[in-house]
Amino acid sequence: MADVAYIRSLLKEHPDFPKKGIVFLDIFPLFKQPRAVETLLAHLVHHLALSVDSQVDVVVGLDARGFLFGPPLALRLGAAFVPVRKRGKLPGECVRASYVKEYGEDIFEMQADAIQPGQNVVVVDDLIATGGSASAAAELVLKQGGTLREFLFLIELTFLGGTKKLPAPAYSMIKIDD
Ligand SMILES: O=P(O)(O)OC[C@H]1O[C@H](OP(=O)(O)OP(=O)(O)O)[C@H](O)[C@@H]1O
Ligand SMILES: Nc1ncnc2[nH]cnc12
Repeated sequence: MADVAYIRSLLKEHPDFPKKGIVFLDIFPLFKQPRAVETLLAHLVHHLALSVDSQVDVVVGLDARGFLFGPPLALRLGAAFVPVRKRGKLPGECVRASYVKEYGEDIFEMQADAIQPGQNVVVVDDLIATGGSASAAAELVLKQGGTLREFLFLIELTFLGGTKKLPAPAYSMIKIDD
């Protein structure tokens, strides 16, 4: 598809960042081109219209790059946006989950009243690698009684098998196979 090829052409690879052996895919070049951001948001909204048959109530975005896509996507869907943040950044009572990702480990938190039981939730992030981050976010949504409808990623590193760990269907606009 032309829009997928266009977005893919803007990604930049950085070998050995942030650690030796990791090939880091930088999404920030996309944001220099408003047309690229518009294209990917339209793509995700179109996909959701086909894949989720009910109103999305909440878009959950993961700290930090998921915050670039989550709020504009939520706005287009008429949904709430809820952040998952790395530990110690959110005030008030929080639920938390620890996780391991491609180049480290951390703890995710979500405010304890962020999601109401039964709400339809979509989780969005820029990239899925091992799936550790997205699985931890899922744990937080489920702890609050949310119904996980789908995970959305701009990029999936398929060779790391991250989507197999997830408790709901996943859609990735761009799949990187090696
Ligand atoms: O599938 P995984 O192996 O868990 O890796 C994917 C996660 O890693 C990156 O975030 P990072 O923690 O580097 O944070 P950032 O968005 O603050 O740069 C990326 O944005 C995903 O959230
Ligand atoms: N290879 C990678 N590039 C960019 N972000 C990442 N997050 C986890 N792995 C990544």
